[in-house]
Amino acid sequence: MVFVEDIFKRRNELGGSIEVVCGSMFSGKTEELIRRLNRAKIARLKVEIFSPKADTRYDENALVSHNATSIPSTPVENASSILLLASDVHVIGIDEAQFFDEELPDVCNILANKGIRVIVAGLDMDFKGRPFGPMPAIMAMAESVTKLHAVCVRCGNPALYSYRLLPDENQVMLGEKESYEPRCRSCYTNLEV
Ligand SMILES: Nc1ncnc2c1ncn2[C@@H]1O[C@H](COP(=O)(O)OP(=O)(O)O)[C@@H](O)[C@H]1O
Ligand SMILES: Cc1cn([C@H]2C[C@H](O)[C@@H](COP(=O)(O)O)O2)c(=O)[nH]c1=O
Ligand SMILES: [Zn+2]
Repeated sequence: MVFVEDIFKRRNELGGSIEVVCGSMFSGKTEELIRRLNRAKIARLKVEIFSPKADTRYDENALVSHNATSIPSTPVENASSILLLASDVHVIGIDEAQFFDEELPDVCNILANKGIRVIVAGLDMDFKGRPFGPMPAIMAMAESVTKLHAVCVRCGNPALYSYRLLPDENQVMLGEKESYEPRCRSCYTNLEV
């Protein structure tokens, strides 16, 4: 006789994958990641969520969206820590992936090859429109890439850029609405503030 419990336990044998959710700031990446992870929990899958320790804007132990939806998460120092901490899981969520080191694509591949569904959310571009951190490499390796858009604060069209309002040239500068605004191509390239 086949027990449902046994089928649930063997679900990693059915194959892993990498899914990417990318886009500008405020495009809904964290909300979408939380939605997918909550659905996995409803399906009684074991879920682990990781975020870079560097990003402690709201809560060190939770992902929190700009709309205040949240889910518990574990902050980690670097990508390889995820391999050490992810044991006996079906699904792994990783937020703010742009801040991780160059090991993250390999880590995602190793996990997916073990049968784990890996869902990665992050900024595809920095404030200058340059590919951000390990995101392009993970997107190249992924089974699925979902690019989300915010609403351009200038004109209301779909926004793909995160325009920085402050004169800081460092690639990494944590911040919210006081420091960044999502803009469409036209409003981003017509740089009058
Ligand atoms: N300009 C904007 N465009 C779209 N959503 C916005 C904007 N400003 C604020 N928001 C809010 O941000 C939420 C998305 O937040 P979040 O999932 O944290 O985005 P991300 O992780 O991509 O930065 C939206 O549901 C909306 O409530
Ligand atoms: C564009 C850009 C953003 N950041 C920072 C700003 C925020 O702290 C995060 C992005 O958070 P979100 O969940 O996507 O809203 O990244 C940065 O450091 N450098 C940049 O160029
Ligand atoms: Zn615009």
